[in-house]
Amino acid sequence: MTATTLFQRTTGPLGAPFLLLGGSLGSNLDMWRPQLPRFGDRLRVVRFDHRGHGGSPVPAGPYRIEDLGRDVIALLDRLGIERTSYCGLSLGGMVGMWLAAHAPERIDRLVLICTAAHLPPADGWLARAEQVRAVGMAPVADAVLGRWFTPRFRAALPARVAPYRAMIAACPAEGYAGGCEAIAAMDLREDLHRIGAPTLVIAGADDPASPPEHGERIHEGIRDSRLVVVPNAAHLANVEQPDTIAQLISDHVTD
Ligand SMILES: O=C(O)CC1=CCC(=O)O1
Repeated sequence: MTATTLFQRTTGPLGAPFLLLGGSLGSNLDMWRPQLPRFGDRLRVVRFDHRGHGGSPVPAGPYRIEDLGRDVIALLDRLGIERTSYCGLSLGGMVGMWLAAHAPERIDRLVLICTAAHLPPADGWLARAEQVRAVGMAPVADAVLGRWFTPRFRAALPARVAPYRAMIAACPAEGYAGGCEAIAAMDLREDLHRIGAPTLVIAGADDPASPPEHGERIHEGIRDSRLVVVPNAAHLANVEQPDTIAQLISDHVTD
């Protein structure tokens, strides 16, 4: 299958180590805004939108994790990046595991946040894909927000949450559905032992979408890995705990 030309934004000083950031299902590259000022000038950051998300083209689904991974390899080729560290959250983390297992020469250090190597039941993902194709994104936005943020965060900081609701509602339904189908078909468990990149696995203690047990399984499967469970964080742990997550990423990739 032909790779999709991904939308990206690159920031940070020329010559600093590269870090690619891949986001969650239903997000766009603005989900990483809380991290950018916190990285300071230590990293040259490339944020990208998965196919079907944000500013990237929206090919018809279903997608596979491999398709999303090959899109990222094409992006690296286009930007002239031979080797980079990679950090992905949720769907972005699934792509990161695929990349580190199948294109190890391109990946230096790996950070996997609130993600899973296998996330059944497939039927649930396929039903969600069917639902958004039928009714669009707006009706599912509140349910997604309920997994992205803890009730306490949503109640205390509605102005911080509102842009994320808009982000979900703006995601193309076909792109979201294709992403659901990629997760339904995904099983990266046998890939974990092939990953040699030093890996930091981060789980949100209160993540209902990919609870910490999934992070533990990834940590058990990747030989050179470390697991950190971040308290008071649901699925978008980087938004709810921006300082902690930025520090963990930055320390791991610049160590
Ligand atoms: O269920 C959700 O909306 C959260 C999620 C699971 C995988 C992903 O990328 O986001």
